[in-house]
Amino acid sequence: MKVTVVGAGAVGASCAEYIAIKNFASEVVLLDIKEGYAEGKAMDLMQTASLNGFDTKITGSTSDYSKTANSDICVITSGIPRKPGMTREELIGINAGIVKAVSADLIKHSPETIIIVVSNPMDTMTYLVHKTTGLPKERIIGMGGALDSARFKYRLAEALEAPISDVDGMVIGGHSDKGMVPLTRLATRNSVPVTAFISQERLDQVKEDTKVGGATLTGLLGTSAWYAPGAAVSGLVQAIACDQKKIYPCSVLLNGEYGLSDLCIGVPVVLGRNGIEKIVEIELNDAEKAHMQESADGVNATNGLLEL
Ligand SMILES: NC(=O)c1ccc[n+]([C@@H]2O[C@H](COP(=O)([O-])OP(=O)(O)OC[C@H]3O[C@@H](n4cnc5c(N)ncnc54)[C@H](O)[C@@H]3O)[C@@H](O)[C@H]2O)c1
Ligand SMILES: O=C(O)C[C@H](O)C(=O)O
Repeated sequence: MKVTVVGAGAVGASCAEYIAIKNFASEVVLLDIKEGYAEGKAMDLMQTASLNGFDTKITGSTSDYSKTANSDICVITSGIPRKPGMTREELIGINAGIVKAVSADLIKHSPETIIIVVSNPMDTMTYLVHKTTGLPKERIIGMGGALDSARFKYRLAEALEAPISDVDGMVIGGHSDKGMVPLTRLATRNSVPVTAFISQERLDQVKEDTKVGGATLTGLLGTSAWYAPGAAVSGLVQAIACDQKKIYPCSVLLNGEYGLSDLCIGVPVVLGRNGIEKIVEIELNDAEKAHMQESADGVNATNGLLEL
């Protein structure tokens, strides 16, 4: 199993590290445009192999896509991150050009690959990859919901004063400060609805904290987060590589599912060796449907800024 990660910055390196530590891939190629940077990150990570007990071979490349040839999975993290006070949508001007060029170079050398898009604004970047590569829709996956759901569970556990392993919950919708739809109605603590333990008011606070999870970290760090994003990507990569058939909310091209079409937005999917193996349709209530439609309107507005 060969995995390429484009962008050896904060998220790309974190993602490569988690993939290696989980020890399921034979090879990870890190590629970056900055001379020597990916090679340096790869060497540093390889020097953790004997300490962390993995056999995955990590190599680096400066813009040489021949090194990525025949990758089973390619992850795109190249592009600029936001700074405090910015929205993800403001990154479109620079990141659209980068994502378009990178995805074209990737599929030239790995025409059968599955692409995972991470660069922001992620839902729109995922749509852009659909529009410009023509890859089958099962093989283009945007990562956002896995991360947002992990943050939701973190906030739920905090509110419930419960261990995170006892908590389950999912965030669907767009990966944006306003567009996320944390499904509080379906969240559980060891199968018991969380509403049995906390007030609606506290749950609403959990929902709001989840939606601004990325912005909160950007305010604290001065740039956006990388540990949980890297771990979330590694989860998706593992689900595909190991044919786990796990359900993750991912940004995928919809064709009528959830009453939406011609956009990529977060919905639960089954991930396996073929990429997106099934889109899971949950029965939403009226409020959730309205929130999902608002979220889709936001994603469509950003998609409208693309020069296709
Ligand atoms: N979808 C998500 O959940 C999620 C989570 C975190 C970050 N992100 C996004 O991921 C992106 C990367 O964030 P980061 O913190 O790693 O940024 P970073 O600046 O640390 O790393 C980005 C890297 O991309 C490289 N790069 C730029 N143009 C390139 C090109 N054409 N080819 C190859 N490499 C190129 C840069 O040299 C840099 O090393 C940002 O757009 C950020 O908003 C998304
Ligand atoms: O918040 C950001 O801009 C980065 C990423 O989308 C995140 O949610 O951490």
